[in-house]
Amino acid sequence: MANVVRAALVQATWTGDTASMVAKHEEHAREAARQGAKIIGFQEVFNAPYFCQVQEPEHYRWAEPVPDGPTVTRMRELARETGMVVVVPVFEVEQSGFYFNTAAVIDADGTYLGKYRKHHIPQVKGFWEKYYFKPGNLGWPVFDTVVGKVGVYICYDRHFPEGWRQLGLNGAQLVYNPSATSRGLSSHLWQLEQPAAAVANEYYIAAINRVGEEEYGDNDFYGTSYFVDPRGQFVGETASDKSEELVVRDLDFDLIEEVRRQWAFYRDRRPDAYEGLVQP
Ligand SMILES: NC(=O)NCCC(=O)O
Repeated sequence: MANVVRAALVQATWTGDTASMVAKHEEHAREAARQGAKIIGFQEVFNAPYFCQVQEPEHYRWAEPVPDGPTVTRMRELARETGMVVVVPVFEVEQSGFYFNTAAVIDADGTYLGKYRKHHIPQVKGFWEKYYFKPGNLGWPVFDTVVGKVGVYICYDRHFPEGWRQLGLNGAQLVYNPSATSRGLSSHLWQLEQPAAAVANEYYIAAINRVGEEEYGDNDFYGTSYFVDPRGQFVGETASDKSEELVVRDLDFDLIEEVRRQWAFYRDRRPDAYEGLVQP
């Protein structure tokens, strides 16, 4: 029997406050569950604006503990209610002065499985993330969910092949890539990088971008979220570049094994020859 996972993602416009932002993601999740989805993921810091367009101390207010803060607690209830795995990207405060760009992964019965913290932190115009976030320090976890092995790699991380590879080596079948990136900066890369990573690592990727303009800056987030398969092919259409969208797609996990037998990249890689890659 085919091993097909119905998977969902949401690209959303900023509503102006966390309560309504979380509430509308809950509605999208309920709709995804009605459509038969078993896993859903949201965009980078989904419950807040993309505040890194500016560097202002007031924006530390969006941070919360993971997993015991209000959003992840609520998403655990949502997972239980809908019977879906939920990937929840938020601004995490660990303790005073220790802040991370994080995603929690929750299993379909509401169990908190763990979190990934973004490793590569940008500091470029309109993406002033080093002002807020410490680089991730929890390695490359792959979570054993009811639908399969799920990893997370957050936005700017996607430019670095090493993390994609490490997630593959750790067993990932599907990697969620919650993002916030803007028109005029990266639209062309958005069509290239995740498909190339899916091919090189022979797994599925869910690429999720924010959409629309927000109150703290002039980035125009271009959406166009998608799922891409281990052959590098988009699974169905990419989402709109202008408006909010729930995307639900069937992912055939048997294709992962099929591709790995055809293109034996894990057999043929040469870690013994890559010493230079890990020199600082
Ligand atoms: N959110 C984020 O890391 N954006 C950086 C810009 C990019 O990588 O496209």
